Parts: sequence; C-alpha cells; structure tokens
Amino acid sequence: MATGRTHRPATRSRGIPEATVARLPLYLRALTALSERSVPTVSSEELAAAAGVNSAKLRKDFSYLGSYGTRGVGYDVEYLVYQISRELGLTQDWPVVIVGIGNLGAALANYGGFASRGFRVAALIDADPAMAGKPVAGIPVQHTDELEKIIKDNGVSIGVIATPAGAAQPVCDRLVAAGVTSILNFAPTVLSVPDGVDVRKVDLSIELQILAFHEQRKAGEETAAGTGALPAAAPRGTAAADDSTDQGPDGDVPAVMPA
Ligand SMILES: NC(=O)c1ccc[n+]([C@@H]2O[C@H](COP(=O)([O-])OP(=O)(O)OC[C@H]3O[C@@H](n4cnc5c(N)ncnc54)[C@H](O)[C@@H]3O)[C@@H](O)[C@H]2O)c1
Repeated sequence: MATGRTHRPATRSRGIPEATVARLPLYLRALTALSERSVPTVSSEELAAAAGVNSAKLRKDFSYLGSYGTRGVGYDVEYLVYQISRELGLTQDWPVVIVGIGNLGAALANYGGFASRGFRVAALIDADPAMAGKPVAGIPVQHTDELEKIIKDNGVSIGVIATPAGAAQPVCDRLVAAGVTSILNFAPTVLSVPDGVDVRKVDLSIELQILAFHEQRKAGEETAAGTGALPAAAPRGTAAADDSTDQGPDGDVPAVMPA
C-alpha cells in the first residue's frame, strides 16, 4: 500500500505486534457487548467468533497481554476489558479535534461512540467563516485561524481530518506543527508526516471496492458451479485462501488502515 507514513517497527512497546494491536479494538468491542449483558466469562472460541477472528490467533494475541484464561472457564470478561483498554491507552481521556465540519465531520461530531470510548471531542474546526460559532453536536465550530491555539490549550494529540482532499495535507501539516502526533484521515489522499507521527486512513469506498471484488468472485464461483467448470479463484476459507475475514483490508482488522 502506498504510504506517506513513517516506517515503524512491526512491534510496539512490550513486543506487541502491530497486527495484534489492530485486533485489540475488535476484542474490546465484543467484550464490551458481553460486559453490558453481565456475562462473567467467555471462552476463546466464543470471543473469537464474536470478534470475527480465528481462536488460535486470539489466544496468541492474548498471550502478548499475559492473559491466558482458565482452562474450562475461559477469560474473565471484566478483567480483559480493563486489560485491553489499558493496553490501548483508553483508560485515559484523549481530547480529539475534528477539522472539516461538513457532512462527514458533523456526522463524526454527532457520533456518541467516541466519548464512551474515552475520546472527547475537544473542538470542531472549519475554514468556512460562515460556520464559525455555529453549534454542531452542541459544540461551537471554530475557525481554522484558531487551530494552533486550540491544539495547545486543549493538549490535543489526536486530529481527525474530514476536509476535501486538496486541503488535507496543509491541514495535516498545521496539526503536526501544532503538536498533534496522531491523525485519523478520512480524506481520499495519502498524507506525508514526519517521524513520530502516526496516520490512520479510513476509506469506505476502498472497503466497498473490496466487497465488490468478493461479490464478483462469488458470482464467478456460482457460474462455474452451474457449468461444472473450476472456479477462477480459490474459494475463501480454503488452504489456498488466506485466513482473512470480511472485516477489513488486512483480514480481521478494523476497516481502517495505515495511510
Ligand atoms: N473516508 C470515507 O469513508 C469518506 C466518506 C465520505 C467522505 N469522505 C471524505 O471526507 C471529506 C469530507 O467530506 P464531506 O462530504 O463532509 O465534505 P463537505 O464538503 O460536506 O465538508 C468539507 C468541510 O471541510 C471544510 N474545509 C475545506 N477546507 C478546509 C480547510 N483547509 N480547513 C478546515 N476545513 C476546511 C469545508 O468548509 C467543509 O465544511 C472529503 O475529503 C470526502 O472525500 C470520506
């Protein structure tokens, strides 16, 4: 994948591989649902199915956390929620700014799921002077002239870019110069960042294109089955295919990718 991102080692602190880090939010989402239903323990198979990951991979991932579960009992749900949250840095509050408050930025600002996961929307920023002061999701939009001050005053380290593609790199540069070290980019462009800055890119159209590929392949298999011919591509889930699931570009990782 083309990337403007700083190359980083495949492992993070305490030797947890990046691929494992990318799956931790999937486990956390499944565990949170269990916790909300007051389920006390869960087996690796049940949790793997709920997270859309294979259970051997899950056990390996949890071994990096030092969590091995209890034979015949499984994993303690509450403790795992705590452990994964701590590993992901979610036990602390992360102020986030969203830049570009159009259709997407406003939808993100209105999304309640950030706050419940420890991400507080500290400010909404837009270049359109007509938007300044207008409340979106109860937060007044601030003009981009204020960007540096907002970042500094709120101690913001995570910025979300929801501007048109052409504005994304200059916005990114300003965020980084102001002290932001993690960027979630929704604009369809590859961002260049200096060492020490992480960029994650979300592109729903790429996800749809991947689904279109699978739809096309399924249609090919059906045609082949009808004619008795061999399918053009190996069916998913066979030894010829990888062990990826339908959840993301890298297999069972969230639909978000390094820029
Ligand atoms: N990743 C995805 O899955 C996905 C989905 C939808 C849209 N998008 C992308 O998200 C971006 C926003 O889409 P939208 O539909 O909300 O667009 P929009 O036109 O409704 O909103 C863009 C906003 O950005 C503001 N803006 C422009 N230049 C700016 C700058 N330099 N600094 C700050 N704000 C600036 C505009 O004033 C506007 O309010 C686009 O790049 C679009 O392609 C991505």
